[in-house]
Amino acid sequence: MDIRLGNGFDVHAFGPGDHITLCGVQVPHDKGLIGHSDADVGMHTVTDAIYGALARGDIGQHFPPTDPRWKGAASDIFLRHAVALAADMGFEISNVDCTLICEAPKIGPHAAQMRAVMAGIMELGQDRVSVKATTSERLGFTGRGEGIACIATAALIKP
Ligand SMILES: Nc1ccn([C@@H]2O[C@H](COP(=O)(O)O)[C@@H](O)[C@H]2O)c(=O)n1
Ligand SMILES: C[C@@]1(CO)OP(=O)(O)OP(=O)(O)OC[C@H]1O
Repeated sequence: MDIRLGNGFDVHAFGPGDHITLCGVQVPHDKGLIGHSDADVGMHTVTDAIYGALARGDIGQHFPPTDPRWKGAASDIFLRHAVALAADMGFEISNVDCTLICEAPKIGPHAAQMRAVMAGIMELGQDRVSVKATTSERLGFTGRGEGIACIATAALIKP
């Protein structure tokens, strides 16, 4: 059995808006997130963790931020691509775990829906998809409410 681990990290800055999209879920907020795509920092991070496990580059190499095709794109496109690449290479996703880092919005009330959305895209049981959150105790750029950061780990297996 071939077991691979990958990590992901991403940050998006807050800008004007009245909601953000995180892990495929629209969360009401007094700000939006800035990005070339829909700026779904959670889904980007999980996508990068899968690319990392496969040693197949990163999200910007597959979907360049200079390419107008991805302007405003819903980020499930990127995650679906990483999942398909894993399958093409003979890997199954075992589980993913991500942690969103922000003072606000509160992630807890939305975490179950986020897990369900990403589990659906990855065709995994929800017990294999974890979404957690932490503040950074008001320290640093997340602490000042300037943006949201996310870290993720993905485990892939080739039976
Ligand atoms: N944006 C956030 C941040 C935190 N949570 C939840 O609150 C708990 C306590 O956070 P600390 O940073 O003070 O440790 C954390 O474990 C999360 O359950 C959240 O839902 N959304
Ligand atoms: C997702 C892409 C798609 O163009 O755009 P952004 O929304 O800017 O997101 P980021 O995480 O900065 O990285 C890479 C890009 O590939």
